[in-house]
Amino acid sequence: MSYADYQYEIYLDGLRGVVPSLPMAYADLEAQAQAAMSPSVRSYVAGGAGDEYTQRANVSAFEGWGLIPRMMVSPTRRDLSVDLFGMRLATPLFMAPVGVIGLCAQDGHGDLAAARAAARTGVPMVASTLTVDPMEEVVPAYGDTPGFFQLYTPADREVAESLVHRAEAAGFKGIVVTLDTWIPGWRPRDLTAANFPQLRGHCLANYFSDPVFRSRLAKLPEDDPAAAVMHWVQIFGAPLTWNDLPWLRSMTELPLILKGICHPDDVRRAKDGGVDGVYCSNHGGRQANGGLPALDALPAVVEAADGLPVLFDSGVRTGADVVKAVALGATAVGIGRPCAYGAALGGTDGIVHVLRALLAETDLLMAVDGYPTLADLTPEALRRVR
Ligand SMILES: Cc1cc2nc3c(=O)[nH]c(=O)nc-3n(C[C@H](O)[C@H](O)[C@H](O)COP(=O)(O)O)c2cc1C
Ligand SMILES: O=C(O)C(=O)c1ccccc1
Repeated sequence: MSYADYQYEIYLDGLRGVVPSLPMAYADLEAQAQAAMSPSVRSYVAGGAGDEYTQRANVSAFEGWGLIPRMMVSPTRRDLSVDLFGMRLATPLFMAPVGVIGLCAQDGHGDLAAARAAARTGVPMVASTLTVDPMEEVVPAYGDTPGFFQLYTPADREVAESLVHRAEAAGFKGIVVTLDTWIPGWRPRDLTAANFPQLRGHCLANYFSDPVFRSRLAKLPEDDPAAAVMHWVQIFGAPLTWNDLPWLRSMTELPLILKGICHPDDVRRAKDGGVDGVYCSNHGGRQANGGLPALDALPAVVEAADGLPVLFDSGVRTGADVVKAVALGATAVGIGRPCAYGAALGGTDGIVHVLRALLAETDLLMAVDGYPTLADLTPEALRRVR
C-alpha cells in the first residue's frame, strides 16, 4: 500500500462506472466548496487581509521553484514518514488550526469531522482555541493519531493557564501558541458584511466551558450569552513580548511551538527561550497584507532554526507545494483552507479526500521525479524559476 494507490482506487472505480463525487483539482474544490458555504462562512474562510495580495502571493510563491527530476533511482517504495517531537508520523502533513472549521461542515461540527479525518489518515490536527465543540470532545475522535492544541493566549493569564492545563489533561501532544493574531487584521470581505463569527457567539466553546472564564462572569454564558461574548472580546488577545516567553514555557512540559515566525532573529529568540519548534506562517495572508509570501520566509527560518523542527503553512494547495516546502526545509507542512473546503463539501469524508489527494500527489511526485524519501528533498532538488 502506498499513498499513490489512491489513484488506482479512483481509476478502478471508474471501470465500475463510479466517478469521484469530490473534486480532484484544487480550483474545483475551492469553487464548489465556496458555493456550498453560507455567505458569512464563505467570506470569513475565503477572505484575507487588505486586497488579499499576500494571500495570493502565498500560493503563487510555489511557482517560483521547480523540482529537478532525477532518473534511474527506481523509487518503487517511498518513505513519507517524519520524526516530530519524538513521535514518528506517517506523513509530513498536518491540519493547520482553522477556527470556524466547525462551521464549515454542513452538520456544524467540523472540528469533530477534522478529528475523525485525523484518525482515518494519521494526519495530525492542530485544534484551534476557537472550536464549536470543546477540546475534551475533540481529542477522543483522534483515535491513535496525535493532536496538538493551538492557543490564542488570553490577556487573562489564569484563563490561559486553565486552557493549557485542560489541553494537557485532554491528551494533546503539543501546544502551538499563535503570535500573529492578538488583534484581527483588516479584512474587507468580512467588514463589508459586518461579519465576525465569534462576535455572534460561534466557536467559543473552549471559553464558555472553561471554569476560570466562567468564574469571571456575573451571569453564565447559558444565561447571558451576549455578556459572555463581550467578556471574550475583552480577554481574547494579549500582545505578547519576548519577556513573556518564560511564562509560556513554564505553563507546560509538552512540546511548545510558536506560530507566526517569519524572521530569523525571531527564530533565535524562540530557540533561546527553549521552544521545541517554530511554525513559519503568515496566517494565510489573513492578518497582514503586503508582506512576504510565507514560502519566501522559510529558508532563512530553517537556517536559523539550525535543526529545530520547523512547521510551515500558508498557500499549500498541491502535492507539488508539499514537496517544495519540504525541500526548502519544512519538517511538517500545514494544510489550512483546503481542509475547510473539504469539510464544507463532505465533512469527514471531504477532509479525508483532500488529505489523501495531497498525499497521493506528493507520493507520485517523489516516485516520478526520483526522490524516494523526504530526506532526499533538499534545496539542491529545486531550482528558482523566477
Ligand atoms: C478560516 C480560517 C480560520 C483560521 N483560524 C485560525 C486559528 O484559529 N488559529 C490559528 O493559529 N490560525 C488560524 N488560521 C490560520 C491557519 O492556521 C493557517 O495559518 C492558514 O490557513 C494558512 O493559509 P492557507 O490556508 O491559505 O494555506 C485560520 C485560517 C483560516 C482560513
Ligand atoms: O480568522 C482567523 O484567522 C483567526 O484565527 C482569528 C480568530 C479570532 C480573531 C481574529 C482572527
